[in-house]
Amino acid sequence: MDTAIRTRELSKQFRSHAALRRLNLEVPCGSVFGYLGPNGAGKTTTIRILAGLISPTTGGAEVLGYDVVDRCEDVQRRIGYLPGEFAAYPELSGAQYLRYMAHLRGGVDWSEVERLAKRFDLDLTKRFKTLSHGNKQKIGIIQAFMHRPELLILDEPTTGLDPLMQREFLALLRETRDDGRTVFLSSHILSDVEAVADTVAILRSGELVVTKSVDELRERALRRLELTFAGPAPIDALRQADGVREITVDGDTAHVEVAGSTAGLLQAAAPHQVVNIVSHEVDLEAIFLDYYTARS
Ligand SMILES: Nc1ncnc2c1ncn2[C@@H]1O[C@H](COP(=O)(O)OP(=O)(O)OP(=O)(O)O)[C@@H](O)[C@H]1O
Repeated sequence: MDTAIRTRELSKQFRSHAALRRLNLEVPCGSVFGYLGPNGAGKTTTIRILAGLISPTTGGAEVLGYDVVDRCEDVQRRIGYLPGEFAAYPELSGAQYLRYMAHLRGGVDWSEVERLAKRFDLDLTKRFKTLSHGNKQKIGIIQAFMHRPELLILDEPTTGLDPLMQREFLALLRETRDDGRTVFLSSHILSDVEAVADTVAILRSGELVVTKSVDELRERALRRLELTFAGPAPIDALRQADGVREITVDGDTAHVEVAGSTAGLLQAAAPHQVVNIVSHEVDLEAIFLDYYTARS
């Protein structure tokens, strides 16, 4: 199987409100797929349909080759799912709750639970209701990962995790992908998605605005360079170079914004005795935000 998730013209209507409109998504196996979008865009609605918890109004979806409506039990057996607002039985300890979930799954290698708890520095003997927000989220993460599912569907998984735990969690996602398994995650934290996703899809008002590989987005992103010359900066030569969008000159230093490759700019600068070049990080976050707010 090459495709872990496929939706076809998937739509969901809540009374008069169209939460999802004719969504066509394809998530390749063995990848991390980041699902982004502003509040109310329809991310959780998509995820709840994929997890077989609510039905589409029209269109359909397949998860691991199973129709999410007709074969929702097969889907639920084979995925790991973390809901956006994870909650467990308040009186149970972490271990009791996870044993109960493991039992429902028909048995789980308990050493995997212990390994994850140790990795996330979680005390499994404490009752759920006494745990902090972040530690409750860790129980949710463990129940999603403990049976080593081939597909993980995670709704805002880093909510409440401190920076160290976030880093650990992103490492777990990379390992999962390197293991040939698939991760579909929604997030508001653009830097997390940038750090871990192979592909991103951006949803706005229930519609897909863009689906692209992170590498492709990075290639198209604007780069900012400062070039310092031995004499006055050759503004005319630089302005004509391929990809140059904006240029300002401050004495012998040119501040240049380039879309895509910087090869044209460097070629234009080379004959003019460049004494220093400073290149700033590609600003992927700005691109994400553009897609969030663009009108069409
Ligand atoms: N059960 C429901 N009944 C009515 N409207 C709903 C229901 N669930 C979601 N909606 C509406 O559908 C739209 C999409 O909601 P959804 O929760 O999928 O967005 P989201 O992208 O996950 O948002 P957030 O980033 O805020 O979590 C919203 O306008 C929401 O109010």
